[in-house]
Amino acid sequence: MIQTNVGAHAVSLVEVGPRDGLQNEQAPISTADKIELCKRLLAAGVTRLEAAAFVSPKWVPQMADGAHVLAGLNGFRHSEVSLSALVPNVKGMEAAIEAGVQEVVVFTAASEAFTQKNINCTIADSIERFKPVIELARQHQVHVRGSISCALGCPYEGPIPVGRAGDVARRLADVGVQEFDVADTIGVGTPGQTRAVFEAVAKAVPLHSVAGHFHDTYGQALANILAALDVGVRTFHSSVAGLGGCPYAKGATGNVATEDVVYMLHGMGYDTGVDLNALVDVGQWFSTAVLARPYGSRAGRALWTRRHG
Ligand SMILES: CC(C)(COP(=O)([O-])OP(=O)([O-])OC[C@H]1O[C@@H](n2cnc3c(N)ncnc32)[C@H](O)[C@@H]1OP(=O)([O-])[O-])[C@@H](O)C(=O)NCCC(=O)NCCSC(=O)C[C@@](C)(O)CC(=O)[O-]
Repeated sequence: MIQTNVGAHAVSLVEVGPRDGLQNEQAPISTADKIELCKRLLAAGVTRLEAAAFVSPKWVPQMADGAHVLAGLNGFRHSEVSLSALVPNVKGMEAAIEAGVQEVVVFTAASEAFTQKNINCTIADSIERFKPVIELARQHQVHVRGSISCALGCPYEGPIPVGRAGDVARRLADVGVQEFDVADTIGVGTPGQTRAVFEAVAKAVPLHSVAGHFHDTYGQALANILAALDVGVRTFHSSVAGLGGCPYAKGATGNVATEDVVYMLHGMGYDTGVDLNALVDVGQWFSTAVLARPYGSRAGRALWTRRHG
């Protein structure tokens, strides 16, 4: 059972680097490197890890090896760890069950245009499609999250009405979704708007089941997390080293870096269970040794430099 109702001074982090962080990488990343990334994140104290996506390999080729990535983590599973994967339909759900995940993420959006580009159907059709997925999840005791993309703005439709994400959350709750990932896919949101959107979502579904998923395209992600924290949200998604981008949202940069989020939260007295120094080692290693690019977390770079000069 996934604990979504954490204490007032604890924040639950869902590390999405191995999935959201890597799905948009153009050069293939080896399965061995993906597995090693996941293992190191788990060793750094990550307990909720989005490790794969069981989507069409024609749509997102980088995620085609999800079953192998999850198989590679078999020795690293224990009762504290919850591995998750994105599933758009029954085919993906069957693969996720076979791979032994504890959580799945069905995904739609607060924007019709984005839903069409991302999963080739309307919002209403996507929710219909989720019904048999959720039934399978129930039979296999798999926790179901529902991701709502473009809650704060859409690359195709522009501004999104404040109440839209709450409406979609309510419709997802009606079909059995248990946790609601409210996503700023293109990182355009600002704190006042974030507050309004999360307050609206909290009127539609229980606040303890709401998570914030912020991309940092406009440098607003930490401020938006703070605004959502203030509303009472206690679950956030982030990506080690700020990896990522969405294949169906051109120009969107990565998720907020986990290191930056942990640095802020620990500084505010929140407990995340993550060892920040160990996480910095993971971010530095993956950025430079695997992707051969500068390390993208600001807090991570500062801490690394302080330790290593
Ligand atoms: C939903 C579909 C499949 C519809 O795609 P479609 O083309 O409409 O569906 P289809 O049922 O006609 O299937 C087309 C082909 O895909 C295969 N297929 C069908 N389903 C699967 C599956 N599960 N696993 C593997 N293969 C699958 C199916 O078998 C068929 O193969 P063919 O007969 O042509 O050889 C497609 O649009 C898709 O896979 N989309 C995924 C797009 C995606 O992964 N986007 C990124 C993730 S969302 C995101 O990043 C946002 C998020 C969550 O992070 C939050 C945020 O920041 O906003």
